[in-house]
Amino acid sequence: MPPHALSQQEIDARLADLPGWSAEGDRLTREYRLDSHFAAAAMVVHIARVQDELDHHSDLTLGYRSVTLSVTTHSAGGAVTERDVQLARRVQALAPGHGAT
Ligand SMILES: C[C@H](O)[C@H](O)[C@H]1CNC2=NC(N)=NC(=O)C2=N1
Repeated sequence: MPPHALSQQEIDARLADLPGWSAEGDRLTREYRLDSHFAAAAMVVHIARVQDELDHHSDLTLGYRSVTLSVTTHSAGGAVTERDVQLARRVQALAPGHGAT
């Protein structure tokens, strides 16, 4: 059964524990800043591994010294679900190890 779309109230409650993340339309997004391009690239690889583990994948953009994620759940017709929140939490947890802010 596909995950269900979260209500705006449910999304807001989850974002309270995800500083820097925001809901934009049917997506959760966040930009992280890093000290170097290489550090940003390493974080992208780490996120890619987590995404394969979760079988849930963001649009993941490597910048000069930034990493940007935008995630929605396609199987819910393009809506924010618990799967997006779970990915955001995992990324939030690994970010400090990369010096990402
Ligand atoms: C078959 C596989 O479970 C699906 O294609 C997964 C893979 N990654 C995914 N990622 C995202 N963001 N949404 C999905 O619905 C999704 N579905």
